[in-house]
Amino acid sequence: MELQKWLINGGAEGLSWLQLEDFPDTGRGVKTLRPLKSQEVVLTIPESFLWTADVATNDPVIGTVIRSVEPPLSVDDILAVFLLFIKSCKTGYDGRRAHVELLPTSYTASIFFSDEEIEICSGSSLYHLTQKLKQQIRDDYNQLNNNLFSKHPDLFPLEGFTQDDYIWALCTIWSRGMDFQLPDGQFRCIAPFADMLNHSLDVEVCHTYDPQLKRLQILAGKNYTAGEQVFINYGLVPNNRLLRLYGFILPDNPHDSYDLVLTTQPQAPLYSEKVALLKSISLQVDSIFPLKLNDPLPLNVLRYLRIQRLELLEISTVAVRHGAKDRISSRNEAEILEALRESCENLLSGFGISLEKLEEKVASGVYQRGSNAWAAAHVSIGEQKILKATLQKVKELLALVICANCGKADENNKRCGRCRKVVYCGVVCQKSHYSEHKVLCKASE
Ligand SMILES: C[S@@+](CC[C@H](N)C(=O)[O-])C[C@H]1O[C@@H](n2cnc3c(N)ncnc32)[C@H](O)[C@@H]1O
Repeated sequence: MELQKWLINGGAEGLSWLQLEDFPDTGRGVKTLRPLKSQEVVLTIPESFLWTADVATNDPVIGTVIRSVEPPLSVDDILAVFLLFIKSCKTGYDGRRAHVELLPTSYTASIFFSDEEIEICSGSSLYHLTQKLKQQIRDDYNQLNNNLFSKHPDLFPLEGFTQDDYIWALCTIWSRGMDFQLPDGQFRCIAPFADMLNHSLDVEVCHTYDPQLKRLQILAGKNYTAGEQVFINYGLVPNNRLLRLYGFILPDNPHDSYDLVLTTQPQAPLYSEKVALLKSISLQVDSIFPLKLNDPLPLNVLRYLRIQRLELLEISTVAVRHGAKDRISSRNEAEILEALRESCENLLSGFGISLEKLEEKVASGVYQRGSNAWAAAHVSIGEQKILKATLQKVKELLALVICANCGKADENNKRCGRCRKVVYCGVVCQKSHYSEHKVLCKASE
């Protein structure tokens, strides 16, 4: 095949024992023709073959105009322009054109879902981000068209550089791009042939880029027998991100998360003191906290909120000085937990289809396995499960702060001596609450 020939002639290694093949669940992937030992080098792609922003901006035909665009193009836009340019070429760039010819012609990222399909996950972060992304893409395309395509129709003729073409290029980059953290910053590339490897959590992360040796390598992420599909690990990606960028999900994805966004308005009382306190514990005023099933309420969420809700008299307390790792006051703690409870309840009630209904539909096969609807359902299920776990945790903590009978948050509230799961402000409240509490209290014995 053209692509393989081009790579081998230029010094790529591994292509004699790797072969493209269609697999049932993952679609096209790479199979090994010989056994591979974990950590051995499977594939080496020299740097000159990679699609990078540098290669695009130094291209003899379009490099100058790409560099001249004001404001400068993002890395993704540079790569998108480069991909579309090579796709539009009828001659030259033989190897890159052979690669483009092997790329998928369509994608299943969530921006392509029909209204009916995306509605299945309404209320989820994926739903909101997908709508936002569609608008962002329209804006970015218009800007690119005004600042580049329409100014150089000889290089970027409209047929080949439409909004649909731009979306195709972006999806190619999102689903095939590899990112590496290098000493001088983030490096993003698409590596021909290495981009044919599918994702599995059963292998270790095994793709590396060496800027000194100028090569990208794939190591075996486990032992393989001849004939097996070779995988790489795209990282700890939750389903909402997998579906938005790659167009697939993993059922029971252990890296599922719900991104809780916390911000504090500059008009808030004691704003600058609070920003400084947040900074002292390495938190930003605009922060995103991934909530996970195995950690539905990370300590940093509580620390952020404790600081956000501080009152003047609390600002120099010992607990604040210790980075708000512990409760600052009963008032503060009750306030943040009540706010969290309300947020979780609001978020959960915003989902169009409840967790229970979706689980029932998935179990009874209403959504065909692998379909967009099935994938959307899994994202919603994952996020709702996490938010429910967060809500449960918040309720448990709140029960240790406010009197189970009258709701008072008081420093002197005492735990129920038997179950230690609720607190009371005094004997009167404890007695009058006993008939309601006794079932829970006895159950925890
Ligand atoms: C880097 S490409 C891998 C090669 C791709 N299958 C192809 O035919 O070009 C990433 C894309 O492969 C598919 N893919 C990768 N891993 C997958 C998996 N575990 N399950 C389902 N699809 C997967 C998704 O469509 C994803 O966007």
